[in-house]
This record gives sequence, structure tokens and C-alpha cells, in this order.
Amino acid sequence: MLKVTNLTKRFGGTVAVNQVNLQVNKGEIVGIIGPNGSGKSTLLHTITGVYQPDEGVIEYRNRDITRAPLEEKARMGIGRTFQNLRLFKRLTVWENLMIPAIQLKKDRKVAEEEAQELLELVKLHNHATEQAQNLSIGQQRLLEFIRAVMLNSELIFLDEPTAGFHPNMIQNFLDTLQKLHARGKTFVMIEHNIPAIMEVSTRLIAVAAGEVIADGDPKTVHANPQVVEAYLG
Ligand SMILES: Nc1ncnc2c1ncn2[C@@H]1O[C@H](COP(=O)(O)OP(=O)(O)OP(=O)(O)O)[C@@H](O)[C@H]1O
Repeated sequence: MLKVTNLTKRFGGTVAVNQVNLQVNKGEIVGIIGPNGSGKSTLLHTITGVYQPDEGVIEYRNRDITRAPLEEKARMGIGRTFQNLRLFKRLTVWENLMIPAIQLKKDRKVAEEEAQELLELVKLHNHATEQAQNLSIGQQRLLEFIRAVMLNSELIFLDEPTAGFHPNMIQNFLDTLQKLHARGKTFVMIEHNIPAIMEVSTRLIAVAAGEVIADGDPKTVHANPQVVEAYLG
């Protein structure tokens, strides 16, 4: 589905992403872990078109999308959420879901049914008429998450989706993720909550100092001595 080859992104003298190779196959939930400052967000920004890479190639469904901007990648089915949320804060929960869906020329009735169903899935249906800014951070993250799903995204990148969550909301998020996964969505998720990522990931990628240091079965990667060293060292 997605193939990244020799991807490099520099900021001045800092090599934030260094010759990264990775693939994402349809139906996976790929977890990305790594210490603070290891390049996870920059990797995600570069793949999704927030940043342009300095080197490397990004292919989606066998098409070269290396230089496509964020909006074009979104139209191709690559969705994402942001660590610093990007909701329409003064609009209602319902409007946050419907406005982008209508801009995408979705049929209004289909979009309304989908919005209602997704709101029920993340237990936000009683908040539909509230302004987004009045929700808790966790609820805002859930809203941004289902908005990405509403936008016909097939491959969805999540940047620390459970950051700021009340502990009892984490399971709600993980259950929703697995339900959407069961319907055919593919996910790539950066997360510091290791128990959460171990629960849902079908594959785990560990990065350190801008490089992929392990990629494979979650339990094997988590136990990899280099990964343990990167976290503790
Ligand atoms: N816009 C930027 N300008 C300059 N340097 C940047 C920029 N964004 C990231 N960096 C640097 O690139 C490196 C990787 O940062 P990045 O935010 O991608 O790491 P991260 O693994 O996502 O960290 P965290 O887990 O804390 O979110 C760091 O050295 C950081 O200081």
C-alpha cells in the first residue's frame, strides 16, 4: 500500500529522518515507537506531505507521491491526526465532521449517517451540538480521529492519539480503532503509551536518532536489546 525508500529530512545540521525504509501493507496497524526527539513526528509529517523530503521516494498504491502536498495526499486516501489538534475550535462537533465531508462532495445524507454512527462509536453522540473547544483534550482527539475516517481515508496516520487522555478513555479509543480496522482501514500510529500500542499493533517499528532500528512482530521488537537500550540510554 505504502512504500518509503531512503527517506531523509534535515533541519539545518540536524538529520531528523535518516535514510528510512519502510512499508505499510493493507490491513495493518503499524505502531511507531522511539524516544523523544528520535524523529517520529518528522517521519510522519514527511510521509503525509506537511514537509517535503530532502531525499527519498514515497509510493502509495504504486504511484510516486513523494512531493504531493498534504491536501493532495488526503484526497488520495491518506488521512492523519495531529499532535497539536487541528479542529475548527468554535464550530460544533457535528460541523467539524460535516463541513469537510461536504467539501469532499460526499452525499449529505450518507455523510450524516456516517457522522452519527462514528459519534456513537466513540461515545461523543451526546456532544454533537457542543463547540469543539469545550470538549476535553481526549474527546477532541477522538473527534479528529473520526474526522479523518469521514474523509474517506484508507490509510490513517495517528500522532500520539492517546496523549492527554483520561485513563478510562484509552480503551474506548483502542476498541474504536479495532472496529475500524476490522472494516478494512489501515493505521500507522506513533504512541508513547507502550501497553496501548502493544495491545493493538500488528507490527512495530522502533526509531532512534532518525533511523529505523527494528521492524517486525511487536513482542520481538519490544524485547530487542537495541530498542531497550535506545529507551533507557
Ligand atoms: N521544525 C523543526 N525545525 C528544526 N528542527 C526540528 C523541527 N522539527 C523537529 N526538529 C528536530 O528534529 C528531531 C526530531 O524531532 P521529532 O519531533 O520528529 O521527534 P519525535 O520522535 O517526534 O519526538 P517526540 O516523541 O518528543 O514528539 C529533533 O532533534 C528536533 O529538535
